[in-house]
Amino acid sequence: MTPSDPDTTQRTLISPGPARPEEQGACLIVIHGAGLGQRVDVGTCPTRIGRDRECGLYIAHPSVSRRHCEIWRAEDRYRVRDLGSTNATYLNDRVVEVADLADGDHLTIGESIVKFISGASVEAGYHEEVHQQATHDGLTGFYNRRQFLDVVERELVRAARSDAALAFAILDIDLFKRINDSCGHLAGDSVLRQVTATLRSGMRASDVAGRIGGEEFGLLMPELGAEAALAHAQALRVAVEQATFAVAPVSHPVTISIGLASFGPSHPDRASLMRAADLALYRAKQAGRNRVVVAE
Ligand SMILES: Nc1nc2c(ncn2[C@@H]2O[C@H](COP(=O)(O)OP(=O)(O)OP(=O)(O)O)[C@@H](O)[C@H]2O)c(=O)[nH]1
Repeated sequence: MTPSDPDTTQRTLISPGPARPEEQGACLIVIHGAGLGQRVDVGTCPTRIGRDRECGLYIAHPSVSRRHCEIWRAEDRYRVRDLGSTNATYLNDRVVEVADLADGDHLTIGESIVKFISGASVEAGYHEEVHQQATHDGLTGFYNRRQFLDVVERELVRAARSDAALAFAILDIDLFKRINDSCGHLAGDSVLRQVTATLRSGMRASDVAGRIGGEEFGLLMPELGAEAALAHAQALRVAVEQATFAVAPVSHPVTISIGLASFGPSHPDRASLMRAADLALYRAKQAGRNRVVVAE
């Protein structure tokens, strides 16, 4: 028995648990097969499940039709409708065209199984936590690399379809090794948190950020043309330059370098866009750091 172990078991008052209002909605979670762990919320707007990247729940597997089925909220219940899929939609092992959904139902979509969980379920909170941990970086709260790359891929498809502008940047903390070496790794971690908090407060609601390396971050800027993206990146760089970062026992000046590239004919896919931003970042470092360089 450890010193903190009580001699007797403490009584627990069983309560109904945290109040979860009905309006909290429902979610779908892939619990088996391709797309495992993916989670999406469902609302009155139909959530489509399919192999098309624009589906709300995108499952990249040949057994899943491009537009396989959809789930939506109709007044006080949730419903599923098959969209003429090749392999049919199964609700708890029964083929369905249209059907009501109940908390805990299983939908078989090709070789994947998707669980429907109503917002009132305690299990939804558990899955939310697991999903958060699987998709976000614990230190900074940004998307982790895998999730970020996935979001970038989807946003590129969306931008290409709607012919919208989109910019991509890689941001890297300058001479970060020095901070670690002089102040210790924990202080380095604290700087990482403070820098990302500064970036977050300067980001637009539609910007998407991910931690793609140790002290390197990706930033996707939907709807921003080259000029606006440059101004935005400069503003983020200046915000970090002007912020004060507490790194015991002294406060350290911290700067970032940014490589920026625009989605378009010169950089038509994720790989070329990231390569261009990375090369521009390298040039920013070579040119003396604390600057934004735009890819050719
Ligand atoms: N504290 C801390 N350090 C990290 C983490 N991830 C990576 N690092 C450190 O980040 C440092 C990156 O160093 P370098 O790649 O040499 O780059 P730099 O010192 O920032 O120099 P430039 O990029 O050229 O400006 C290394 O010392 C890594 O150990 C982390 O999660 N926490």
